Amino acid sequence: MPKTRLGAAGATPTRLLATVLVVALVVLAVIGPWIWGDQARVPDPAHLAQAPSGAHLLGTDNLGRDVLARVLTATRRSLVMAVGATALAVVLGALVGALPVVLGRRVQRVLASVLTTWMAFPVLLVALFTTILLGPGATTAVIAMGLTMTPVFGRLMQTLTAGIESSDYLVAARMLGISRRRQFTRYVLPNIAEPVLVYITLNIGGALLALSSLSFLGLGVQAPDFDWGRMLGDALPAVYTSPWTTVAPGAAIVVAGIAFGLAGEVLAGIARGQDSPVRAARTPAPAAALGTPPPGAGEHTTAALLTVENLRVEFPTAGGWTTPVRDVSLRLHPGEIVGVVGESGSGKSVTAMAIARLTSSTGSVRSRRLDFDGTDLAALSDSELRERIGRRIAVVFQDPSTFLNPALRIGTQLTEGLPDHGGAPAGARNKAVQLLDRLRITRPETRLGQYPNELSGGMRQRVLIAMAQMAEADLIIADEPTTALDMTVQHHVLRTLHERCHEDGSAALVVSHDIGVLTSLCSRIVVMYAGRVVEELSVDALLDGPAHPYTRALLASLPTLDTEVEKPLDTIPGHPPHPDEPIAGCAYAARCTRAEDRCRTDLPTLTPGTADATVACWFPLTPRTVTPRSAT
Ligand SMILES: Nc1ncnc2c1ncn2[C@@H]1O[C@H](COP(=O)(O)OP(=O)(O)OP(=O)(O)O)[C@@H](O)[C@H]1O
Repeated sequence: MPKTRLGAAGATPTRLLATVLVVALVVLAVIGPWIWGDQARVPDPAHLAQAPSGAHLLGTDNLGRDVLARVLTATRRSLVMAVGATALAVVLGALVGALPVVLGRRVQRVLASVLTTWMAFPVLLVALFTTILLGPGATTAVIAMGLTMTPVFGRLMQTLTAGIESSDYLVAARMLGISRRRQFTRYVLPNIAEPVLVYITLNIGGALLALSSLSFLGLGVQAPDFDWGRMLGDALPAVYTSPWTTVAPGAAIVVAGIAFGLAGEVLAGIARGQDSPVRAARTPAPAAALGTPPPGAGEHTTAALLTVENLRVEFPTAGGWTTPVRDVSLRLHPGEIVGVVGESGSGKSVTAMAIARLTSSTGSVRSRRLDFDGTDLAALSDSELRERIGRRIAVVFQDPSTFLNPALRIGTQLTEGLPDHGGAPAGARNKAVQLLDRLRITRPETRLGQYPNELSGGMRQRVLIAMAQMAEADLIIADEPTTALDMTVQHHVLRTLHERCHEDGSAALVVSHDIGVLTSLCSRIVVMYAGRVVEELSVDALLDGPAHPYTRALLASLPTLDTEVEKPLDTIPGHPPHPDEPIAGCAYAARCTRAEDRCRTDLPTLTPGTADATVACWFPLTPRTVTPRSAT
């Protein structure tokens, strides 16, 4: 496990006390019956109901048995029952609360209703009903308590898993075709373990108290067996004549309750601060017009690996729907690297994630066509996507920290989901080491044994790139893959990606706000503004001078070798419009120096410009030589 808050906390008096008490109880539970078992069980007619003395520190009961020996001996049964009931509740709670996250929305809805109904039953009623059904006894009491506590654990785990359901690492695990069992055991459970552990500890104390109550009422442990509750119940008739027989088991229950309560509080205090964002439920998307097919649609259809036509993405907002991506069309052929560029908020990431079918569940994605190697991605269910496309599309996310599973070592994550993977075979590990080395990660062997939190942001980003390459995907979708890297490392990473596509014929769609990075890596560039493609052109055409004033302004804002260091760089005045802003004509018109009346009223559509460019502009520029900064 990575170093967690639980493991990182220092010692405090409360923590020390909780530890001492819990350890003492556990030790007593282990050794108690061995040492004092006989003394606790065998009646001694010669010493009936004796008051505390040197021979019997807490006196004897009405059968002459040493009360202290009985209390110490009963520690094991009392604790085992409390732990057993809690364990049962945790297992059942995980099945109804946490497992559904890997089973799909329908199962989640059904089990959420089961949990809600379960919670509606009064605790005592469940316990009594179970006892009546199964008859009194220790096992019955444990089952009754386990069932009673289950919905509480279930609800907790449901809330916690809701927070990781949309996590990039779980989404990516699904994409990689990792089995549901592995998703559950390696991605879900380790990431909810910490708060659940805190809750378990707190609840053991509560379970102990409740089980003692059942035994006290005669519904739990039956004579001649005994736990603290049973001892209390047996001693009750003699409470006035032999009060010491009730004090000792009562005190034991209180001390054990305090010990686990304290331990839980200490753990909770250490873990406090962890949040568990709850994900909003999917809402139906409105119908949306998809626009007209892009220019050139229908050409190269057989050769293209990816064909996107008229992609439109919408998200619900408080006031209706926002549409950050409209009418986006693009095409990628095997071995080709296409860059998507635009200012922040232009819809690049939303486009990339929609193509990878990774849009958040609230979003609505529509397209005239979303075709990957002859398969209509939009028509596939999640399980079909996993089975049929699975590892053929790899995604490198913008934020590496959310993509990597914090509970798994880097080596495991790099080799996870590889075909026939059974715990990182040597070949896969060697390949992982080579890739990390190639991506300039120092001590790659050591890195495989580390957790994501032990790596720098730039290293994590390169691990993601290595993961995409390990998968040997046909299409790599990379969202700002080099933002966290310095120029030298960026150069190597881009070159590795370039070589990979060149050697293996895989295609890559690379999102970046840095047009300089893209010109050094890609053969074609798609320029986005306010959710639409405003120009698509080859890098050669870009270097000859783009036709759209926005693309030209992006280029002008880059420093070149001729840039005078004293002079501030050109910037584009104004801001891009918000996706919800109603715009009649060209969205860039408000910032464009060439805009005329028509630009403000009529929306320009993409039309072929030069041989290898299409542009959406009423007054396109003519080519001229432009020298952008090169990243290589
Ligand atoms: N889940 C969502 N719900 C609502 N709006 C969203 C959602 N995801 C993205 N958006 C909006 O979509 C727009 C485009 O976002 P996107 O992340 O694609 O921009 P970007 O071009 O990749 O920007 P950057 O370079 O800053 O990453 C933004 O206005 C953003 O607020």
